[in-house]
Amino acid sequence: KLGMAVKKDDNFGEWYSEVVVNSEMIEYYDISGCYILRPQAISIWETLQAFFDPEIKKMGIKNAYFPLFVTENVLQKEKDHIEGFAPEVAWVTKSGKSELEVPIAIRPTSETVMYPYFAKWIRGHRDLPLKLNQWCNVVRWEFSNPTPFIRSREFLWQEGHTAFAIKEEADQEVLEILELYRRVYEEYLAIPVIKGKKSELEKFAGGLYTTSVEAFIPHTGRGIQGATSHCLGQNFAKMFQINFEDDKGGKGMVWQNSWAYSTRTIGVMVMVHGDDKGLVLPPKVASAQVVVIPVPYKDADTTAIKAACESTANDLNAAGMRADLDTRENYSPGWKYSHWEMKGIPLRIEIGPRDLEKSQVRIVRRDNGAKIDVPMGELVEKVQEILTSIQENLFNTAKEKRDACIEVVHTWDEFMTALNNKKLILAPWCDEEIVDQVMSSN
Ligand SMILES: O=C1CCCN[C@@H]1CCCn1cnc2cc(F)c(F)cc2c1=O
Ligand SMILES: [Mg+2]
Repeated sequence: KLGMAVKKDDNFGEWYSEVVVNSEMIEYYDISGCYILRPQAISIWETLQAFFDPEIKKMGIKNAYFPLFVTENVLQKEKDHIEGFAPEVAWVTKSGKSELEVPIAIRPTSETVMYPYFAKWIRGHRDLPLKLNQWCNVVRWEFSNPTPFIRSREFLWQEGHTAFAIKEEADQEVLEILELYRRVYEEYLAIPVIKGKKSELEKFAGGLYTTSVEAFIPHTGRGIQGATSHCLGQNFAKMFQINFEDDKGGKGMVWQNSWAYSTRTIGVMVMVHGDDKGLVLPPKVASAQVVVIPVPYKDADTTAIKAACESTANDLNAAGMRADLDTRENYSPGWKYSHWEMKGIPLRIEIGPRDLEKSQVRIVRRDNGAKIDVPMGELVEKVQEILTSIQENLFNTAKEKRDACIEVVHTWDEFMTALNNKKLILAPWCDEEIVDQVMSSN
């Protein structure tokens, strides 16, 4: 099947579902809200991990792995704010034919799994700071419209959980992690994000304050949380008795942070950069950055063309780029152009008889469709330049589109008009409770 049935401007939801499937990133599964992540999706996830994991290790954070399961009574320890989440918790109640005495929850997040052991491991100030992270899946039995990558019942994420002796150290780490999340989006996924602190009502109820990086989808006019970094204060230390003997022999409670980004990052990338030909991959996260395609003619020297294609791909791979070769006989060049455009490959190289004569190649950019003829001798540095230019162009284009949606408002009417016009709104923030007009008038 070639080409997209739905246009991005006509039906965004259907367009999105089609792109993630046609680009071979997602396969739908027979349980609602669950999706198969195919190699192109996992390749992006691994590229982001290959950036983020070493960065947190430089900050002294170590990876651990905690169990998937948590008992009911431990999960209930967060009772004050968990009741809002209770419907999302998935439970194991049977093994084989026999009921379990006590139902066991599948982790929706790992505070209650980890923090009893933080309490056990942290005794004195020399045990601090304790900084752990885990790369894992979590399950939240979401009910509102499931969307691949964006809202699924199981997803992959990293969750960092850290404990400090003093608040200042926690505050500093919250922002260091938030900057890493900005880099994941802006330097790898070519997506502009806005850093900020959530309001008291928006923040994670179990924490002290929440920061996040927010992306914006111009087509829907909606913001979307890209990643989040919370300071938990001493709330969980109180709940789980995570105390330590400070260097003056007194007892203190630890200050904690928790922070996460998930496979939602990939969905935001599809939404921001995708077009009516399908996926558009930023070169930095594309498993294949280039695809080389022979353009044979009936009487041309197909062997020579194929050889030129192979050596072109080899030269690019030898120079550290990721080049694929599509020499399949049973597909036409035209079919291949559409296929690789659908898969979002940033750059395609066509080599036909005319190119061979002139010992040049034809380069076609996925982001803006530009066609560039390049002498074979200059190929490697030219392709590197163009890939860099595609990465920058995707970011700059997304930033211009987002900034064009920003509207400054000063009244509620202006606010509602802007919201209905798919704007990203910059408004004064008084942060006062709105007392219900009816209540206050009678
Ligand atoms: O957002 C993060 C970063 C990584 C560690 N966790 C924090 C807070 C997660 C907030 N949250 C989010 N969703 C939840 C869903 C549930 F079913 C549930 F039982 C609990 C939660 C829940 O606590
Ligand atoms: Mg939720």
